[in-house]
Amino acid sequence: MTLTLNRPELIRNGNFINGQWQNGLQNEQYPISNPATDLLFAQATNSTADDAKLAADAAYSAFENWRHQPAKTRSQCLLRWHQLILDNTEDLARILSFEQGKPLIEARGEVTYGASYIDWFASEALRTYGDIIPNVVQGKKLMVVKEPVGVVAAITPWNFPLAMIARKIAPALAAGCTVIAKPAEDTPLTALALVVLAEEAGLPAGVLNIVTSSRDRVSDVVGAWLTDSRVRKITFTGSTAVGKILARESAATLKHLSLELGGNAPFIVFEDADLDAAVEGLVVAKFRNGGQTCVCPNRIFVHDRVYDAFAEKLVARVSSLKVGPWDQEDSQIGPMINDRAIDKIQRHVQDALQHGATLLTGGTRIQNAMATGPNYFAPTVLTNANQNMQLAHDETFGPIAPLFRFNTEEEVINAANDTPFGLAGYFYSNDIKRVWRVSDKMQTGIVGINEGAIASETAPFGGVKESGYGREGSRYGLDDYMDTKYLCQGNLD
Ligand SMILES: NC(=O)c1ccc[n+]([C@@H]2O[C@H](COP(=O)([O-])OP(=O)(O)OC[C@H]3O[C@@H](n4cnc5c(N)ncnc54)[C@H](O)[C@@H]3O)[C@@H](O)[C@H]2O)c1
Ligand SMILES: O=C[C@H](O)CS(=O)(=O)O
Repeated sequence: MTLTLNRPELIRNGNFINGQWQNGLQNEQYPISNPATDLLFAQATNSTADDAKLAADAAYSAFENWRHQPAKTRSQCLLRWHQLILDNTEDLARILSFEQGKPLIEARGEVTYGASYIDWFASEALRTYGDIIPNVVQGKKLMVVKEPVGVVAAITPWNFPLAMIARKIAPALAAGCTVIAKPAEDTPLTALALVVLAEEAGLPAGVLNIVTSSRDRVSDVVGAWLTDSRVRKITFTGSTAVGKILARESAATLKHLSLELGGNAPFIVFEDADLDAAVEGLVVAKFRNGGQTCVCPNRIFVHDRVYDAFAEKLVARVSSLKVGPWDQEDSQIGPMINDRAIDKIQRHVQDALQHGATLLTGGTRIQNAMATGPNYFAPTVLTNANQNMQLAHDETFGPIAPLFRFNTEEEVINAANDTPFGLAGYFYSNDIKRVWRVSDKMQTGIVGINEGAIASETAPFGGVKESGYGREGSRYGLDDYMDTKYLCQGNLD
């Protein structure tokens, strides 16, 4: 299993600060391993707080010039970057798959999806309109202008190493902010390759900066930004636990916060649902990225009347999913990101079985001619799931589909909402009155109605409750990176 690229120079192991690729000040590196084999295949810079400060210095110095560029200039930079990403899709997808594990076909899709945010915000950059307020007082003119918040620190997860960072950098640059980014320690190479292309797109020095670090250095690196008053916003995608740390530690300098956090998505199949459509929608939502997705269904509620028929259809479909390495064109589920992740999945399955679940398919790690490493887990369907199980309350983040049984709409809505999280929720029903009732009552930021594929750059992505706040994408996405300034001009008579 080797990583061959048309452009090997896309693989970088330095930081990019103030327009320069550079080693960390301590000149230390940390190893990157391939999830399929657990073998080390690359290194990345192990930065320190001093490296983080250098990046903040560069972004702060570049801000005034970047914010005063014509919006068209910022837009054209983003469009050039977008085109370079599309031109290098295959290399970016191979780097992404090699370090994160997802099948190549999914990685290609992620490149296109991430690039769509850059294209979208290249246009939104031209629409940061203000207002002229009709004056109610003689001799005064009241106006509103939108202004970029300033230096933005972007911290991203490993599960979508390109899309998540593109979804943050694009609106920030479009708004006129400058960016300091830290990708997840497991998957830095994809983000670094993106920055190579941003440099080729002609972004001015200091506008986009990226530093990498191992997990044990993260608090130092991000901590330097949290206490730096020049950093005006933190945009974070990751676990709720870390999101709470960032919210607490950025309070001292009252930074803007966008938090895209964990989920515990319900997926409800009502008795009037199209069962074949519901099975397909569940497979798309649940097993994308091997279930390592913040919006993937974590609890599947099936009405008693259709429970057995749905379970039978689902098992037939799940059993046919191909588990294999990233570079096998017919792989549909790759390895989990690391041993910690697969251990958690194993714990959830064991706990469910101990609390009364029945295993219909999967349930264990697998190793075979296709799945040759230690981090592959069989796509799994469990029935008789109940609220006493860990997987009912914690995000499994793996290819596990536990089926819960219900009888009434009221009962299932209460169960679906019985979680501190509120990112995505899904339901299948052909009863139009029920569609409006359930959409209204579901306590999530995103609702899939007879649909399992909800991602789009044109839609506002984000959660409620402990899944965070702020929205990414859509015409609302720029708001998170802009301040509203009110101008009042008097003595005009
Ligand atoms: N809402 C969304 O859009 C979304 C998208 C993807 C993933 N997620 C969530 O992310 C989680 C999985 O991703 P993960 O394991 O990378 O999450 P994580 O929270 O462990 O890490 C995310 C990022 O935060 C950094 N980090 C870790 N500890 C930190 C600390 N103490 N201070 C500052 N930064 C720190 C990591 O280095 C990484 O870059 C899941 O809960 C998933 O639901 C949410
Ligand atoms: O894991 C979380 C991602 O935001 C999922 S999506 O690709 O945006 O749907």
